[in-house]
Amino acid sequence: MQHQLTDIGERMIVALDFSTLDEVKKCIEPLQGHIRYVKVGMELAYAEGPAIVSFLKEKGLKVFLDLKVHDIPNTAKGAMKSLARLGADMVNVHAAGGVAMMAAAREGLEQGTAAGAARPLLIGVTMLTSTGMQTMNQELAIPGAVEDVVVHYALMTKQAGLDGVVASPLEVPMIKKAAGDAFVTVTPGIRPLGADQGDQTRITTPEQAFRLGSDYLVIGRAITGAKDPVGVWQSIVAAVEKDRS
Ligand SMILES: O=c1ccn([C@@H]2O[C@H](COP(=O)(O)O)[C@@H](O)[C@H]2O)c(=O)[nH]1
Repeated sequence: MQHQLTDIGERMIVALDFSTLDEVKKCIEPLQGHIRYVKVGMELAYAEGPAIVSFLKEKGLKVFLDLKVHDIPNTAKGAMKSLARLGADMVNVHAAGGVAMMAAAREGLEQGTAAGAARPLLIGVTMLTSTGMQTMNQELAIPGAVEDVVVHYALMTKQAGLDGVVASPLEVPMIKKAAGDAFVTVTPGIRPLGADQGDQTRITTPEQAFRLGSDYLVIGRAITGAKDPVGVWQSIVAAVEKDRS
């Protein structure tokens, strides 16, 4: 998927990691007119329930509902059938649940999507961007290089009929080479120059992420935790445009 400069706004997903609707309103109000796509994670979804998706959709925003379903195939299928009714544009599962689980999730999503409505994109999470090689090798007991495991998970995800994966931008070139350019890559672990790395391990700047071929960037605290979120948003867009010119 070749991104156009005009698409930058729709390709940068702002992670709304808050626990109340008031915090969400306070965050998005000044960003309205700039941002086009937001992410609702577990913190917000568990606190505010499904109504948060319709609230954001009514504001004209696209919604990635990041609940990372990971269970036995039958349960994952049922979860996706229910999630399909909420109106999100993108949902996800953990690829570590395996091909059968991911295929069942896709079936559930298709069954739950209303006739005539677009099915949300279904994305598999590969290795969390907070996980480094040492953690993966020693704690998770998965040998090898992170990139190789991510590509393996991406191929499993493709085999199950999903639309793409969550990974670090660092792995995008290898994923695209193995799974094809149309296979969607959604990449957290984004840190503008000088931003605090926090708990993320496999990071790049927004410019690097686009240069590496990421289709969607997920950016949370660098924007939502800033004193001037609109200023940070505008400086990211400017840096990406400069890098592409
Ligand atoms: O591998 C993953 C999967 C999901 N995330 C989510 O993305 C955002 C990143 O937020 P930052 O504040 O920009 O670090 C967050 O909601 C995570 O749950 C991820 O980081 N890595």
